[in-house]
Amino acid sequence: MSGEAELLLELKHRVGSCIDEAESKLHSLSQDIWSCPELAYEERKAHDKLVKFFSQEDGWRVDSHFKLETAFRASWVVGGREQEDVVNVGFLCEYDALPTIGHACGHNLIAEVGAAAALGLKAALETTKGLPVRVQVTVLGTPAEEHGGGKIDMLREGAFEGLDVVFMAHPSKEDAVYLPCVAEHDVTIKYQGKASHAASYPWEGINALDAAVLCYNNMSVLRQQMKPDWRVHGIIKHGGVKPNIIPAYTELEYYLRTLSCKDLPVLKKAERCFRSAAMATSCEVEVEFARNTFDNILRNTTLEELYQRNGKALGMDFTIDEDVLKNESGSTDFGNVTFVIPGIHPYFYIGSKALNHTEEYTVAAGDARAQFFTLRSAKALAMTALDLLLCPELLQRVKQEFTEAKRKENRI
Ligand SMILES: NCCCC[C@H](NC(=O)CCCN)C(=O)O
Repeated sequence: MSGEAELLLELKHRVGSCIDEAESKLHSLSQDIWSCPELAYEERKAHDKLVKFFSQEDGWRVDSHFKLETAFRASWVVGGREQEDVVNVGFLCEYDALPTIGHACGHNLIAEVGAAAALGLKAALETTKGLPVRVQVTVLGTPAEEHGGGKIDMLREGAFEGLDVVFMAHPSKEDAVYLPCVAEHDVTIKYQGKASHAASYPWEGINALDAAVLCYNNMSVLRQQMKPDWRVHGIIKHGGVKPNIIPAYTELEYYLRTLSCKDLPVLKKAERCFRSAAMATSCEVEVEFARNTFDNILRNTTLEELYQRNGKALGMDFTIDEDVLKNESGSTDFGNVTFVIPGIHPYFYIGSKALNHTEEYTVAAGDARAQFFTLRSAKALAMTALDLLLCPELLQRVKQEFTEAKRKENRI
């Protein structure tokens, strides 16, 4: 084994032992977040916990409320000379929950993975003499993945500037380096009608609930004509107030998903469904597309292969089930990040076969059994970062693949 390979192996061991040593405080971090679920942009307690966590660790510079009220940044620099270029490696922490069912997507564990990977990488690097590059480890706390897209706001605000590569990992029912993550456009539809006594003079009213029901049915009919990989799903958020009052106001929220943002026809077709329901019922309609559009994930197979190799060395059993590997896994604002900086978003098993966004998954994300798997994923991420830092050609390859992938998608 060459001296370089030996050093890499030794540092990877250091990552593992540091994360194991920090096991108890990392577990409390995710437990605290799990037991107090907070919605998008309101994750104040989680923000404060994470800021406190990094402030209590040696050497981290911590910026609380970084660009968004509930976002933060923690960074640490090592090696090289001050004037040298820095290789800046980012780990992301998510920590928002879902309404009514808490941490059913396990974002408390995403926060733990990000924190653990950063601690592990720092511990390995600070013991290394003669690093080939100056390195910055950056942790970004990114709010509002489940609603709004905090990473997209943060990209707009320049929070990711200077990063060379970015890592996060998402809890799931299996280990997978990649699951199809699609583009998403969210839209709110508001119908304004006119109230009237529903038994005495219904002809005086304009029924906004009828508009909402027609809208819902129009979308269900549209579904027949959609490409197999499009998804449209919605809810009626307001459906009226009392059976004897003709509903004067109704509101729906729809998520429209396509393989990539380029598949715009679904938006046009959906908009016709919304507007025609208003016309049929004589209601006024407002169609509000969300501020942020979620991108699909731009894959980086160099990063995926490195993560997979490290994961396998740690005992991960990556799924080969084609049904799982081809099935859409939803959307993420990390997709937008991958069009700006090369990154990976692997999935990790948490010791349960429960499905995300179910009450069973909430229980699993808070169960002590998830800890081994969560920390294993953090180790694999930090080890992948080490591969890039100790072998600059690999980082070059990651960046080259990123540029080529963007060109193929016409995003350069
Ligand atoms: N409409 C806001 C975004 C919803 C994102 C949500 N994300 C996840 O479930 C994480 C899955 C990662 N593949 C979704 O509904 O897809």
